[in-house]
Amino acid sequence: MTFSQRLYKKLQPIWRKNHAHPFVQGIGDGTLDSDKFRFFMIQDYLYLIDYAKLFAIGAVKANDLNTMGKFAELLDSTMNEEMSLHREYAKKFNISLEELENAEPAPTTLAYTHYMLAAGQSGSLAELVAALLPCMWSYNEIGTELNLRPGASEHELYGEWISMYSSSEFTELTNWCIGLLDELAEGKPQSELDKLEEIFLHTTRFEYMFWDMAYHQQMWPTDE
Ligand SMILES: Cc1ncc(CO)c(N)n1
Repeated sequence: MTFSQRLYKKLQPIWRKNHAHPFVQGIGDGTLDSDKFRFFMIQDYLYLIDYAKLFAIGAVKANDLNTMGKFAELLDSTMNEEMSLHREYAKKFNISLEELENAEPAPTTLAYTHYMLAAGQSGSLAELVAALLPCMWSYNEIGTELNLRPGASEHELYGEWISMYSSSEFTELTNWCIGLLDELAEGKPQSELDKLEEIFLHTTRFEYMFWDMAYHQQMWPTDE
């Protein structure tokens, strides 16, 4: 079994909770409250600004031109394809681009992005990939699973979201990242593999927290 498969298998209980979350299920059956989705899109846009930076850091840390080029492609596709989905949704919700970009991050968004950026900036390339992989992988899996539901990808509001994350392009980029993690993990000492596993676990948990944050539209608990 590959390193990534081992992590994936071990963390299945959390991954299944992500799929079962009422937010995800609500996208799938089309019943999600559009206010919750609106909140999610704004927070996810802020998330993606920092997530894209991880790909830029990946390009800096890459050891060969092929890997560097792939990170450039990931940066481009995040900023110009995935984030343009969010910009289209913002239009539907009457949110201006300025409002979108300058929105206030929720505590979970802030914690998640800062954790990933810290792991990506201070760690090895393998650590960076371990931090960003659960995000791509779980969205691709969720999109693909929801796309199997008859009519889900034609839903007036949520259809495009499902089509984006189940697309062959997103799947191909995800698979490339999975392969890269396995390549980088090869021959690493157990202590380094444990570190990779820990990072992968943390961002997997953050994925759940992000769904939950959006479902409850959770900002700071102090209201000021
Ligand atoms: C929180 C989160 N995780 C993963 C993705 C997929 O890129 C996303 N857009 N947002």
